[in-house]
Amino acid sequence: MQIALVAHDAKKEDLVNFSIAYQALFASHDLYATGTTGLRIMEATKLKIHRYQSGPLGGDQQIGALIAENRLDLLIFLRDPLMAQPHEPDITALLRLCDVHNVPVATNMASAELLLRGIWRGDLDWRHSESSDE
Ligand SMILES: O=C(CO)COP(=O)(O)O
Repeated sequence: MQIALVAHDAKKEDLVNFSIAYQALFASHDLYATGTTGLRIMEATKLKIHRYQSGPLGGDQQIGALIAENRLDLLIFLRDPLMAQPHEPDITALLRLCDVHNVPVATNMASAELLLRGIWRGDLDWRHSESSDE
């Protein structure tokens, strides 16, 4: 599976801890992240992550491009629900693309955990059977 990890500053520690907890599972998938999120996770784990630009510099749009090209199976995007972001339009666009292309997306830890358990159980294998004809 191709999995993208993104977190706003207030949620980065949560995502780092989450990545530590699920490192064994993440290790068998292809990981992508926005710049600072990816750096923080790589510093705290042994995971290899393809890092894009930082979110405010276009990273959300780069992850969105993966979705538009059917190259992403899951997005974990821990947003800060209490702080406005300068690149809010990019964030909205990224989440919109998940809906356009039916890509599972988690915006909080509880749903991220459910989706990851789903991957572990094979619940998201349907994505691979669908991806071949796009
Ligand atoms: O801003 C972000 C997502 O909207 C995340 O970007 P960074 O991972 O570079 O902090």
